[in-house]
Amino acid sequence: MLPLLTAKDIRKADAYTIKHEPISSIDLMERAAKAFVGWFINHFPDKKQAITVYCGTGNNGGDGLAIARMLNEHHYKKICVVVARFGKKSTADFDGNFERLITAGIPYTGINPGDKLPDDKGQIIIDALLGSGLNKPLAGDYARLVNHLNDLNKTVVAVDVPTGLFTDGDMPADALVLKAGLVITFQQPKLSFLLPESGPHINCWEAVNIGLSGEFIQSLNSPYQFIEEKDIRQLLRPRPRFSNKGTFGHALIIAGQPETMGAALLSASGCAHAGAGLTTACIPQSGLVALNTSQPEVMAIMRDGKKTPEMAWDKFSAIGIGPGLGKDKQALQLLGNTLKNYQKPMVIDADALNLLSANPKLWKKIPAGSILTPHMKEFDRLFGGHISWWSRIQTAIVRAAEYNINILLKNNYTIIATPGGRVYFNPTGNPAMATGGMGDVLTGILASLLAQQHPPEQACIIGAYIHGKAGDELALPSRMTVVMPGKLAQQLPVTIARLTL
Ligand SMILES: NC(=O)C1=CN([C@@H]2O[C@H](COP(=O)(O)OP(=O)(O)OC[C@H]3O[C@@H](n4cnc5c(N)ncnc54)[C@H](O)[C@@H]3O)[C@@H](O)[C@H]2O)[C@@H](O)CC1
Ligand SMILES: [K+]
Repeated sequence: MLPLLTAKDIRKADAYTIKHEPISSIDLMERAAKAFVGWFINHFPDKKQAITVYCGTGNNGGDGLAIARMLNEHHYKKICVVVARFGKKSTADFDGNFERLITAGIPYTGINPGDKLPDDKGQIIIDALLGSGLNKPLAGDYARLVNHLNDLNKTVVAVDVPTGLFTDGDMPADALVLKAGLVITFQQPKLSFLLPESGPHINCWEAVNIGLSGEFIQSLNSPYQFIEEKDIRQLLRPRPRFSNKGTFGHALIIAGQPETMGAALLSASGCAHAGAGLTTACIPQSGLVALNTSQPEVMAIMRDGKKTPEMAWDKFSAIGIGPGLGKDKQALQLLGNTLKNYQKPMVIDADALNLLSANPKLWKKIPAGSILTPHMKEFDRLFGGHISWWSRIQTAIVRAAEYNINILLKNNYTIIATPGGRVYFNPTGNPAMATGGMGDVLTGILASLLAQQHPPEQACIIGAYIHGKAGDELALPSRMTVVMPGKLAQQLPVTIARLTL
């Protein structure tokens, strides 16, 4: 796991590294600039392109000055520096790098408050105006400059953080930010990069290691963690010899209405393909032929649309409930009976979540450790409206602890809040997966992992990861714009095998 730090903790990690490595702060800046330049050269190898580096007078600006000097040393021929001197103060490392810039003979222009903004003939803009030190929304001269640069429509490469983007905390939807084609960020992605509000401002980002103390970062025990492939490789277990279907549990998927049988089929398919020993689907009677035809591996319990069928609840090692279930009286009764009769962690999704938001008395019946898988709208229906994704995360942390549940909030980077206060961000997945039925497959995967005796927190981490990874394997090589959920379910055994090697 990669711990994700807030701006406040990043400052602490910088200070600790400077003191204990030890390294002077200007040398740490040098290291950061070098890491940036390494990436930049790979992406923009044409040394004849004109590049303008816009620098503030803080440490982000200091990075910019060092980057300009290094690019010059790498024989980039047309480097130009613009220093925005909008405040009275500058940092010592900015000043140190400014001297080095002058010594290297690199041309620069200064702009003061109210000055006319200079023309820019460059093809590429490097944004080193403001970084993680941002402490208020852009206004005045900074806003004027950023609007001007956005209007130029050039390729912008941001240093650490795009100017105007907060690294964490609530971000207003209309925040003014210098739009970046690429952000080369230091040490770790910033939390805001993982939230949808940053979508309009960042095309893509890359994190480069600048050697901040790993030991200190771990000791901060950040609640925010970024899942890495190596974590999944550790969690996925090879199937032991002498195993049989009983070894991998029996999952029950309670889903579907006559008109929404597809949701039940996709969920059952996700469950079986993710490795449950046995999968049973509790479906409406009219869906039996469809189930038997498309998935002979899956067993059925039929519902007559009136009352909950008799079930030997104890024989199921996990339950997933909700996809396509409907919100009528029978669906509510079925959810109520399931919660009454089943005490092990279960996966609650889709219509079951909507029923829960309409019937809050059901909350206290949810088994400890259960997994709720809302998308943004379902989340807000459950817990009230939110002004930002950051505030949604804070609510998820509180509610996960309060109800002793895991909340898997679907997002481009799916967010998992656990009862113990952890917040995991899943890195896999892509926009081709934004198709109806994708969430149904995820519910099946999660129920399957629970049935295979993964503890719920682990099931969430593995489930979100392999779901996204299977989608990536299908979509990315041929840049597919859409991945069908049914195809994704079929890809799962391949994805899992690759991660279990
Ligand atoms: N030693 C370190 O601490 C390192 C810092 N690094 C760089 O340092 C950056 C952070 O530097 P700083 O903390 O100096 O901060 P910034 O350079 O991001 O900002 C400079 C100053 O601008 C002011 N400011 C904030 N918001 C403003 C606004 N909306 N309008 C006008 N002024 C505003 C604040 O006083 C802030 O300290 C990182 O993003 C990174 O690029 C890297 O060099 C790595 C090492
Ligand atoms: K910046």
